[in-house]
Amino acid sequence: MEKAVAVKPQKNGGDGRRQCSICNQRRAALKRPKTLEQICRECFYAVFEEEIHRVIVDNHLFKPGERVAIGASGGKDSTVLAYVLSELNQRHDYGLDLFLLSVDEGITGYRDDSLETVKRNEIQYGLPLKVISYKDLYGWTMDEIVKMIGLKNNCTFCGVFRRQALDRGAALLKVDKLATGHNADDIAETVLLNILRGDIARLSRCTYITTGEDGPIPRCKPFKYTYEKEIVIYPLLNS
Ligand SMILES: Nc1ncnc2c1ncn2[C@@H]1O[C@H](COP(=O)(O)OP(=O)(O)OP(=O)(O)O)[C@@H](O)[C@H]1O
Repeated sequence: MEKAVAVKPQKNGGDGRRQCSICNQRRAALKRPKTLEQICRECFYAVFEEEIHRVIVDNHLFKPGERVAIGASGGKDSTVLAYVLSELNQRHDYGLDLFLLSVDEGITGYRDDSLETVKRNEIQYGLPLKVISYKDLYGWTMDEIVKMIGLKNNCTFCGVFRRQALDRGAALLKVDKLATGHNADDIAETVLLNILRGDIARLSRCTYITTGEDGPIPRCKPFKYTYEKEIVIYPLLNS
């Protein structure tokens, strides 16, 4: 009688790459930073988008029929947020009216470049864009302010102005909510900063997914649980 030979299941197809641990059909394309699973491109997109959908649903971030502005800086986080929100809005029928809202601080060589990205996103994603500038709101660009006060504390001024500008822009768009691209890494950074500063009040507030609910326009962070590395990978895997 012939002896039975146990066939060990193959972890890879001979090219050194493992099978995707989710679908077990395709080759893994990456080791997912959040879970360290080896997964394929298609499963990465599916889990990345599904997790954000779950965050939106479980935290009741939006209500059907709401007008939502996406704070669009032209950077990676808000660009991916604009794309994913518009996809999920269609796929899951959230019934949201989405807008892009950009603040032009008037910083030559920085914001003017990223505003070009936002203008491209307006066309690509079919989302109406509103640009609101420091010059129009306050009569000064950030470049002019820096010429007057120098570089010391200019980031603090700029942060306060931007916050207010986003509120003014959101009011002009008559939106119910403002969504920003703050991600899990940003929140971890803010937690550490507030610990070092001993700012207990901010420390308790800074992890909320929605803030300003008592004010005119609440803000929310759909990427609160999304790792920055995965936001970077998301558009790269597509290219
Ligand atoms: N000029 C701006 N106009 C509109 N929204 C902005 C602007 N700057 C920042 N935001 C909003 O605030 C979020 C956090 O901004 P931050 O300056 O920390 O940039 P970031 O973490 O690099 O994000 P991004 O990659 O989107 O620029 C952004 O994702 C965006 O939603």
